Amino acid sequence: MQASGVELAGINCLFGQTPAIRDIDLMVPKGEFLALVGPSGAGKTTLLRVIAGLEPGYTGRLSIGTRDVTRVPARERNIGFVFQSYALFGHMSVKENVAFGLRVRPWRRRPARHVIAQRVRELLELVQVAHLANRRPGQLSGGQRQRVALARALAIEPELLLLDEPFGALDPLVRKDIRSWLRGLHDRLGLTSILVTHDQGEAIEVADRIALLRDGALEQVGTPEQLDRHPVNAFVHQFLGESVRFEATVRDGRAIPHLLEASAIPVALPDGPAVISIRPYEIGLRGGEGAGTVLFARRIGAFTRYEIDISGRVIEALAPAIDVPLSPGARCTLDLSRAHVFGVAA
Ligand SMILES: Nc1ncnc2c1ncn2[C@@H]1O[C@H](COP(=O)(O)OP(=O)(O)OP(=O)(O)O)[C@@H](O)[C@H]1O
Repeated sequence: MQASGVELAGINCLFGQTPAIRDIDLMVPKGEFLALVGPSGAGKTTLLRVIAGLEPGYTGRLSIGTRDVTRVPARERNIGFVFQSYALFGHMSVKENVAFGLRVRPWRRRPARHVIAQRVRELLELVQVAHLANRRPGQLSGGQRQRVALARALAIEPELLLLDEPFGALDPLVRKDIRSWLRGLHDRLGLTSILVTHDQGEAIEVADRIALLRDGALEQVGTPEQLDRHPVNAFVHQFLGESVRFEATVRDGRAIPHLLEASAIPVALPDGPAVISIRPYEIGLRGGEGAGTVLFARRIGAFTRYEIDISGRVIEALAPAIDVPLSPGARCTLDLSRAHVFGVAA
């Protein structure tokens, strides 16, 4: 495969008067596996369609490898796609489906029949469905259908692979299997891939970098670790995993949580309103006196899951299991020193 990187510069896309994509600058280097995540309606599918050439009304500049493809029509961009809703052709066999992209090429670029047949055989081997070559899509499981869709996308030897929720319809176990297999295939073939997913866990597990979209704009792009450790705002932190949020005020370099008896957190932020965001497993619990009351405690493996009532609010904490856990009714204080604190522009 001849993988290429992709570069988006100043991409905007309007639907009527409404911007669906706003000022996107993004560089996906050759060989990278990028996950595009964000809430429903954030613009993930639209951005993928812009890259694919299926959304003609965009502005900005788009390059694949060294080629400026801004004005190049979809079928000449040499991109492979797998969409959840991009159904296989039901009246064709598996092998005819995979051959399709090559058969419809203009005759000068169309490989000979025996070359197509050979490539289809190799691809079906690669995606491990060679034994199903003569079946119709209706006779396959969901996972098998997605493998065939992937073989069909790869048949044209794409420079870039775009995947829009390809595993959405699969049950969680099959989904986990097929995504790690896909990641292996990406590495073996040296592809450049962009995957749209609703599932942050999937993005964290499979991608080299994550691009988080919100309201059509990029909030942050980075490795899963960068986004987890250095989120630029509370939205990024909260999107990437379970979190508990507290309103706070910063005064003299200390964030003081509202309505909560927890010690202040040293911060390098100007005075003003702030948000504290913390993962349940980062909340420290100290038994004894305090404003918190344990409502519920259950040991799950190496952790104990607590529900704590504090100032009338119930929060969840996940603490390493100790021999004598805090029991329901026990008083406690919270230690939020491992939290992220973000300033809120007044
Ligand atoms: N053809 C269209 N005409 C008008 N508005 C559209 C069209 N397609 C999408 N939109 C709007 O553009 C915005 C982005 O939609 P898009 O489908 O890209 O979001 P998404 O992040 O993929 O969402 P989801 O996760 O729900 O699939 C949404 O507000 C949507 O309503």
